[in-house]
Amino acid sequence: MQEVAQNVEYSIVAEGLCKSYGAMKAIDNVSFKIAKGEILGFLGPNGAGKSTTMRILSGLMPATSGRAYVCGVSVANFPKLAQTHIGYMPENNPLPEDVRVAEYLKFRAAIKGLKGGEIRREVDEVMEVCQLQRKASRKIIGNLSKGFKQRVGIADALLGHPEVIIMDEPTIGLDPHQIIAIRELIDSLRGRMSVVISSHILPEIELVCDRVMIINQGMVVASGTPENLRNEFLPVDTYKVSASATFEEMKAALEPLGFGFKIETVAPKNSEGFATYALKTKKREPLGDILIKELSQKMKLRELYLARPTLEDIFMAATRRSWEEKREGIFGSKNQEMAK
Ligand SMILES: Nc1ncnc2c1ncn2[C@@H]1O[C@H](COP(=O)(O)OP(=O)(O)OP(=O)(O)O)[C@@H](O)[C@H]1O
Repeated sequence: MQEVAQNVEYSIVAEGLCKSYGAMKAIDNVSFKIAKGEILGFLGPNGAGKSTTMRILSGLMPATSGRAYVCGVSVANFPKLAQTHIGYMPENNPLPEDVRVAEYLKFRAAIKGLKGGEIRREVDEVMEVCQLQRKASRKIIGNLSKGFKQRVGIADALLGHPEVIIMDEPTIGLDPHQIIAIRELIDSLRGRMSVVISSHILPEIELVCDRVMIINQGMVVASGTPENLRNEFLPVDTYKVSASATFEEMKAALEPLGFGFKIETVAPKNSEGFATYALKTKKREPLGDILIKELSQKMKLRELYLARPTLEDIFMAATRRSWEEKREGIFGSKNQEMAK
């Protein structure tokens, strides 16, 4: 007799997932765990294997090998039961154009096995969470803006109170206002369920996610909080300074401080006599005050700040490193340990 639930302390456990489409390996030995209540950003360049992984977790497609568990339930062995724990919003979510929002959600609730009064209660609840009440609930889906259509997709995924919700590109094609609205909606789910979001809009991911996992060419290449990943992939602090100094003057002013600064010219002197430099150091301690004190004695300063690497910088560094490691034949051996 097979145990129904294993690894129950995690919302999702993926162990060595592989998927091939014919001869093409879309994902290769992907392993990771998602804690209960965690919001995970799932990043990767086009074709990296994000949708493939999400579809396997959602029970829509079998893995070629490996195991996936949702709330302890094996997706391969008990797909219907696993699906009751997960709400999935696919990329380019296809919605019927000629149905009203509330009617569509009632229909979806019935398909998910909800009954009678439960349907009404749950549909009202998800419409409230996604701000689709009143006028919006009576609108024909085909007449909604893209942002509101995305909300309908999220409301659908929330029906049935799943413990895990997976969203594939929830903000794709939205304008900045709509992106903020969807971010706030995702933020409002914090603590209620585990959330996996794939997105290309990296600042959004950084704002809303507890942890980030980066996949490249079908393999996990990085996993951690944005802060951990900054330390791992870009362990250098960069100060941007705009000053009335030539490169040589800047070099001479920094040398006695002994922090091993490497100087790069960002912009040469402008008509007002100010040049901009990037000062890079491996010293990871706050140096802003010392720099202001010392440099201002030798030159005029217009601006000086610590330029923190963005998630986009981390993403570029992580994917670049995996390409380099692949070229040298050492990539893949690290893949297993990466996302634990
Ligand atoms: N049904 C399929 N048949 C054959 N190849 C496929 C199929 N689905 C995906 N692929 C290929 O598998 C690889 C991974 O695709 P996947 O859609 O999982 O990537 P992704 O990271 O979601 O990309 P994107 O960000 O562009 O959506 C790609 O090379 C893709 O062309």
